[in-house]
Amino acid sequence: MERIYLDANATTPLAPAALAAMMPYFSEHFGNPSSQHAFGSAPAKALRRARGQVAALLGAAREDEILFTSGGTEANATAIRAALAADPNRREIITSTVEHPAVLACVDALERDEGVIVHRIGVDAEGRLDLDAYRAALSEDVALVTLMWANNESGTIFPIEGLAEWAHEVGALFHTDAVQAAGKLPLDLAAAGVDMASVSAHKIHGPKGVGALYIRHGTRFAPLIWGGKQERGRRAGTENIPGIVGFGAAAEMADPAGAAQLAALRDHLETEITKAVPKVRVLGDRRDRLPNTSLMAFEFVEAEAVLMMLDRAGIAASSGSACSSGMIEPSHVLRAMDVPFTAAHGAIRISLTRETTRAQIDRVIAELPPVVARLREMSPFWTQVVEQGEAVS
Ligand SMILES: Cc1ncc(COP(=O)(O)O)c(C=O)c1O
Ligand code: FES
Repeated sequence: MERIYLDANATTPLAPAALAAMMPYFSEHFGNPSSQHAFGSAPAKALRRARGQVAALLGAAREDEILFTSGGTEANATAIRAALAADPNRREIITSTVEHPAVLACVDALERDEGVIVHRIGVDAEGRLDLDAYRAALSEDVALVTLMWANNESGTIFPIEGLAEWAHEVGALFHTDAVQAAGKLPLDLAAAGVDMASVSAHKIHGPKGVGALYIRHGTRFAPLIWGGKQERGRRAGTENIPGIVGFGAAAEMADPAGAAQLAALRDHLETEITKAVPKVRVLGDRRDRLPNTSLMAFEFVEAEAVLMMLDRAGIAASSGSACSSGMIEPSHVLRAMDVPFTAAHGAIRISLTRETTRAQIDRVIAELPPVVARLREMSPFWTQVVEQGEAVS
């Protein structure tokens, strides 16, 4: 049985060319890029090359605007802490209710331990930011606005350029978690006007444990990790050279324009599933969504059960729920979007990789509807719906 991987927003397979580029830096080019002797020169050169490759993917104006980190999580934490340290007179942060835990847990800690005031802006049913609430929260006390470019669960895209402009009107720094946007949307950070942006290699067919923070030239900055002078004193610690080389290679191979074509496959999936299955809703912004992402909520089934049966059929997807204290709770994103309880519990995220084929999607279209039907037959809620003679469509 061919196993079909449809969980690209969790991680992507390492591109063989990225792996091949990395290999020599585990062996013959093991040197420390900070060393003055001959062993340091190949790794130092590789580091410069990778910085250029990542800068090009992001549309950075200068290569030294790229700071390598251990991943998206560290990039987010670095940006948030740096903004607060840069201007001690500003003690407020604006973010949204649908950010990744890498942002939300970080600002929660700052609120709890350091008295920072956090404004969490809500979203509508399609996951779109409440612009009025955002405008109202902006003031000269705001150190940082941190809003994601694209949501990992719903795929909804925030209008980053306009949001950044408003932040700058009150003198706040603007950071965006672009982990899901990079490689899937054409990014031009120099033009977008953002001050900082986080990206992660493993979401673009690079290795895990490496990412970058884009820091616009001239942005006020303070390091998160102190020590040696690596990364121009902005992030101490000997660089993860093989990882960074793999990240650079993956960045060079990324094809955001090509990723746009995934939308046709994704739309085909949604059209056929909504035809074949009653009581399903497609979530996320219907006009402005990541091309590879589909979040569908099947009413009156448990997402976990659907995923288990799909997995048995060789199809890997993920759900919009997470267990907390023994209960399966809809994710914070689904709750923020106010998805009704019966639908939120049956929300499945299917996220395509650039390797996903039409034949694979057709297999999902064949396998998924009978799985949902079988589970509904066992559901007392579903039986009630059918007995009450509700039009099931
Ligand atoms: C939106 C978003 N931000 C941040 C991260 C974290 O990135 P990393 O796994 O590289 O720490 C992820 C990955 O799950 C993500 O989807
Ligand atoms: S059982 Fe589904 S997230 Fe834990």
